[in-house]
Amino acid sequence: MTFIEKLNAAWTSRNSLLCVGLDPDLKKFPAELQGKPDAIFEFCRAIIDATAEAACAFKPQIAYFAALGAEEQLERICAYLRTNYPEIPLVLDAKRGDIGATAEQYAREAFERYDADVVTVSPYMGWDSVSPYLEWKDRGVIVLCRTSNAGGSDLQFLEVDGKPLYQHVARLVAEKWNTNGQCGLVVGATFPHELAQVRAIIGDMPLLVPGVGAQGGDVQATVTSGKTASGTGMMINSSRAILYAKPEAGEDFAAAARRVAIQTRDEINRFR
Ligand SMILES: O=C(O)c1cc(=O)[nH]c(=O)n1[C@@H]1O[C@H](COP(=O)(O)O)[C@@H](O)[C@H]1O
Repeated sequence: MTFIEKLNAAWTSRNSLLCVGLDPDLKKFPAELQGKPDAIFEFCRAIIDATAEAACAFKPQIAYFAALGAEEQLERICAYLRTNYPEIPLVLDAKRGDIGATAEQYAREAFERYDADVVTVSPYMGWDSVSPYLEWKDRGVIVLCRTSNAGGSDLQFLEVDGKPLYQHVARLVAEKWNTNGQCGLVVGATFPHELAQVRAIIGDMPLLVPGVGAQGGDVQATVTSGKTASGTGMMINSSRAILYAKPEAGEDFAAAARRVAIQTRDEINRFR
């Protein structure tokens, strides 16, 4: 099964467009996990088990592991997802971007070492920096297009031939790079107008849409701007708002995360 087939099946069978971001920050961990040698794995496993019912995808962000030399815990988390939730796409958020020979190594890291379904990459170095990932025919690549951060405007809003650069990226990926139907784009929920512009350019290509939750993106505007005719087409990511949800009476951290994940999924579904 290809990445796109798996994602389509997950959207339908799970009735969810919510991607749960795994950005494990030790400083925000609950007291019971502090000081444990495999605290990152234990935290992520508890979050995965608690939120899987509400998720169409999981997205570990590699920096939170690599900064601490905790790649082995990321390997275990990816293996845990593969074994226990094989139907849920695993998005490795690494935002890679380098020349071809180096990109081949990054592709092996994403698809062999971590066995991810799809990896995030930057388009800045062009076609030959992205094509090595596309050799992995059953996997996918999600290309940064209009990112959720304010500073993304520095380059992505530059006018080139009368159109903002992010629209050129959308067109390039949809019309030239997506030869095997393996590509998607990142567009931030904080830019719903641009989300609608991108959707008009790319047809049904999938979007990773971070920026709801902690970054304040509007769920209604996001869904109405970015959905396809079938009411899917997006993995709408939320990380901190779910991972570090404040427990209510009787809840532990995982139960709080589950409650917020279900609320977020349901809010998204209201506007599909
Ligand atoms: O590629 C991404 O996932 C990404 C792209 C983007 O434009 N903005 C963005 O926030 N992200 C990632 O999405 C997650 C957002 O986390 P929260 O703001 O906590 O929901 C982080 O892992 C970011 O690195």
